[in-house]
Amino acid sequence: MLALEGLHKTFRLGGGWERPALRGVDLVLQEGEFATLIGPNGAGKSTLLNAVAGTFRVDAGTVRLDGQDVTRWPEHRRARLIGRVFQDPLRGTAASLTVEENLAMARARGRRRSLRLAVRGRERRLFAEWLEALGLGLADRLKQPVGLLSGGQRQALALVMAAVTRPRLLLLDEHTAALDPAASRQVLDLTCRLVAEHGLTVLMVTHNMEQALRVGSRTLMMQDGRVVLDLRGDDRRRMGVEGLVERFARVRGQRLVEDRLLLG
Ligand SMILES: Nc1ncnc2c1ncn2[C@@H]1O[C@H](COP(=O)(O)OP(=O)(O)OP(=O)(O)O)[C@@H](O)[C@H]1O
Repeated sequence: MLALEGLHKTFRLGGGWERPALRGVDLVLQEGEFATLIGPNGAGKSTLLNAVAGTFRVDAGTVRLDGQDVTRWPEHRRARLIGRVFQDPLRGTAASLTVEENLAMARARGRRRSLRLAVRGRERRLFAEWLEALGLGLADRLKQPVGLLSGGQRQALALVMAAVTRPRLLLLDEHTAALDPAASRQVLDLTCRLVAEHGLTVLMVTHNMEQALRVGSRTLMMQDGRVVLDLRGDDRRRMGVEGLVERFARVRGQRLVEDRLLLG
């Protein structure tokens, strides 16, 4: 479904400074796989998601989606195949538009038609049904501007908008991290429900070890621009949070030692 081969990306910061962020990432996600991605700060997790989404061109390597080489496709073209939810609830929805207008916008995107925000009766009933099923109190607020919603409600809406277009791949970049614990749990439950209902293929960045092991079917760990751990099946089931924390501390410790060597 998603196949990454030899991805490299170095950010050039001016004054001759360079920051390598991806140093040869190889990764295959099968259709319907739900992988979580952890790693210390600066490991390259968001850069990897950006490379897949086409936010920038990679320096080397290929990105394949459904067997198509999309490496040179611009972001907007890849967006027809890829849904994405960010950490910031403000990024996935348009604050000045109503809940139903946001949903209409998402549906129009999924159908590859021009944007049409006028919502008719049948469509409104369909939206109400979707939101009713979430049980987050959104169904009665179809005509309210999204700017009036709580962060959790807004993130739930962003998730529904990303899922209803039936993307071939869903990228979740710490999408529950900015929410309070109750909202975070609700949005994570909703994520699992939507993923199961639509049979989505998912790559989800998280800093929560428990989530990284218990949510989805595969756990990846990055360090210094590479995937350094890939757990699934029995290995994953046997791995406890403590074991993962220990592996994480080890890669982070190594990073600190390397940084000290560099600074020294
Ligand atoms: N636009 C950019 N310009 C310059 N450097 C960047 C840019 N984006 C990322 N980097 C650098 O690339 C490296 C990887 O960053 P990235 O944001 O992908 O890490 P991350 O694993 O997502 O970290 P975090 O968990 O803190 O979000 C870091 O050294 C970061 O400073």
